[in-house]
Amino acid sequence: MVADIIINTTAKRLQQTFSYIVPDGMAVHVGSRVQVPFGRRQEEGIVVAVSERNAGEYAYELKPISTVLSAQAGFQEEMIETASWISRYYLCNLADALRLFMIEKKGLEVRLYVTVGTKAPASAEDADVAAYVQAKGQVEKAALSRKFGARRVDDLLAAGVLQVEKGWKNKISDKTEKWLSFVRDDAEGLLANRRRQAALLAELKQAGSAPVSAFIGKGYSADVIRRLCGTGLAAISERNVRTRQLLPTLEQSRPLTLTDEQARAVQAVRGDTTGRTYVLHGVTGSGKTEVYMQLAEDVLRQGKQVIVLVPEIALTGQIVRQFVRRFGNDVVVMHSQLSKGERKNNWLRMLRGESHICIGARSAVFTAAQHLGLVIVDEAHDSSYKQEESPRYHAVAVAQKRAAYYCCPVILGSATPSVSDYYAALQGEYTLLELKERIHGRPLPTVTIADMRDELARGNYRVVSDAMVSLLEETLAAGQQAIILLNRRGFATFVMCRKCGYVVKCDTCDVPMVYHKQSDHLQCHYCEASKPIPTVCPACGSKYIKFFGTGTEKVEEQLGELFPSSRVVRLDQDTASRKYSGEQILERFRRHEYDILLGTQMVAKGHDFANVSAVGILSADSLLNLPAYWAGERTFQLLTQAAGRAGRGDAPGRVVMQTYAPEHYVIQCAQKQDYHAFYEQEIEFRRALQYPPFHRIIKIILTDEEEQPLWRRGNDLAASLQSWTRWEHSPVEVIGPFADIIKRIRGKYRLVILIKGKSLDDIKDYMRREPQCWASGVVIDVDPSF
Ligand SMILES: Nc1ncnc2c1ncn2[C@@H]1O[C@H](COP(=O)(O)OP(=O)(O)OP(=O)(O)O)[C@@H](O)[C@H]1O
Ligand SMILES: [Zn+2]
Ligand SMILES: [Zn+2]
Repeated sequence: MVADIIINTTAKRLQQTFSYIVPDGMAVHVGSRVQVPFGRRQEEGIVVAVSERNAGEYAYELKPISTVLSAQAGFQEEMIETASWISRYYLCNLADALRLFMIEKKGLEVRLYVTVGTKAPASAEDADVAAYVQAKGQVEKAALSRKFGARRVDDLLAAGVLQVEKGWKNKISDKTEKWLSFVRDDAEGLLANRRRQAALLAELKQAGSAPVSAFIGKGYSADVIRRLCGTGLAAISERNVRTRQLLPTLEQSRPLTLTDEQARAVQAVRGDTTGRTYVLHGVTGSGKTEVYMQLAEDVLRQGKQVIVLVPEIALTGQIVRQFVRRFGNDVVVMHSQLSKGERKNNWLRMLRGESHICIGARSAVFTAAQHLGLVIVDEAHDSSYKQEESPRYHAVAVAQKRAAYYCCPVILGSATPSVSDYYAALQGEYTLLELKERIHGRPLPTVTIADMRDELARGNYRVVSDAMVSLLEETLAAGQQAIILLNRRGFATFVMCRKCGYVVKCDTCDVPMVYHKQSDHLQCHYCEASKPIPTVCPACGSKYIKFFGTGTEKVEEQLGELFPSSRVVRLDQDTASRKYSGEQILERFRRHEYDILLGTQMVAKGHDFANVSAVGILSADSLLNLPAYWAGERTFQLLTQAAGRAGRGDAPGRVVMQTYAPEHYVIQCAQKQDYHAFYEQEIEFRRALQYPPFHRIIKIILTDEEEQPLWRRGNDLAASLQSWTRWEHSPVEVIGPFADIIKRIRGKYRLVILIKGKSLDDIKDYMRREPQCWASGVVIDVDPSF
């Protein structure tokens, strides 16, 4: 037998498959992780194909696989297929794509091993070390240095008393543990005078089998256990390590009686075996979670598994709690706070089918489920589903690929579906399901627009409009809570000299630095570098340094002045990482320890606080003015999501939206929370300008510390792509290179080349072969979220 393997490395030149002989009796299958000789080294490989071919059929001599590193690797054919698709579609290495599925990315590590050398030790102490090594045969150099001191070991190596050799350590060997099992009763009276062994056998009979460690823990000695096994009444075997349930037990919830709309949605998806994608468009508070859970329940009954994806910041939110309450031990939650062991534990539970629902942020799409029956993507429009480092995959696209293999449905739930998803649904490519009503017929909040130009004309220079002040006054007086959204953290968003116009920028990024009052420093929001505030202008020496713009810190201060008796809490990247975690802040707000929750978009998404009746949006157009085709879509989503936090309990919700562009269709549609009206306008704009979903985009980013060579590289690459399109008469457009919106980040200049077209498959094939695309300092982003 011959196995084709991919070397598990990021080295770009090793991306093809290599063939190896499978030695007789070695259990190797597709997905096994193996150790193979490679040149003069050993490397880790992943088996991607096994065939009955003979080594003799090859034109060159094949080497045999050295060992199997892990048989539990959990790779299935489907995963290899999905990974190859990822590497083709997103133009990344196959090994990188395969690694997405791995819980332990690197299986083989180079270690240094020490053995005794040819020279005799010179002192008694040296002889001790040599004897120690001799007794063990070989010792890892790091371990020996810990025991005897690095200096000693190095000296002995230099003297030839010891010698060192490179070796390879398996990091992913399948961990096993010893189990004790009951075999038969003591009918012959073998244990007549052996009380401890008899007691152990009695206990073992009850349990059937249990880890040896459990009995040691109960006070049975290793000797007693060994003797009992010697009688043949019990036996020891090696088993794979057990997994644990890591979740707290919460009070169990029962399925609710569905509303007609919910029931229709469930009915439409139930029993789908075509691998279709459904867009579940449900207004905020319409009960999408209950639809997800009842569909999941069906799938569990068939013994299949479910992936539930949630945006990164919703991981601690209630959707996760609701699933845990409904399905208990059948759920594993993958979040970033888990230790490596805990991640492995949860991964194994899904692999072995001990749990059936895997909830997590985007990377949970790579769970080792074996029998996928459903994929749910909550808030499917959220930008966190796109990975912003290589491999730059979109979790929804990956979910669809996996679901297609298992012929199971994918549900994209959202109150504001992405324009592309909604378009696909209207085209019949996906199926559209709508929940138009809030649960219990609760009304959507009423939204008032505050035109900030009028405020200024009236002499209100505060960040907060009069309309918002009244709304907050009434809300607080009624004992209710409010959420206020401002998409910028810090105090002042830039610092400028009033005399010459100099703006303080980050030394290594081409962006203004933001003033943070609490730390009394300027901070760069791209690289987190900080600087003291200049007392005189670095450019002209004047003293007229002024702070401009508004961040969350400043609003916190103004709210404190306006409502001195109210309790305000701020949630943004600064506070979420300090004092309490973001989760704690939200939990305390839920318990009404605060009246006003103020923050960046972290406050806008997914929360279900019954006592929140007011929402204030301070700068509805902050995203709208970005020079990007998605600016309108992101703004509409954020505004609708934020507004949707109001009035989820008994009190009706009210929202004030502050803007300088009240006539803009995005603001108008967000005011009415009219997704359809927004979609109609947005899709026409996309069609007219040939943006997604009509055209696809690949963004190539080139970076370099020096500007001149960067432009040269950019021009060369663009020319190469352009000559391909001319040669092929391809309608694909190559635009650029041009300087990125932010010219420089972390000391590196940035150029962008855009590729636009209806189908980009052919140009991708070309890019795969074009070495300039694979040079260092080149990033390829397919379907960029910008
Ligand atoms: N059939 C039902 N009967 C009674 N209550 C329900 C029903 N379905 C959902 N609910 C309740 O309605 C509330 C809103 O539901 P949920 O949070 O799922 O809304 P959503 O559609 O996800 O909203 P958002 O998009 O704003 O997150 C929840 O408190 C939920 O328990
Ligand atoms: Zn100046
Ligand atoms: Zn910076």
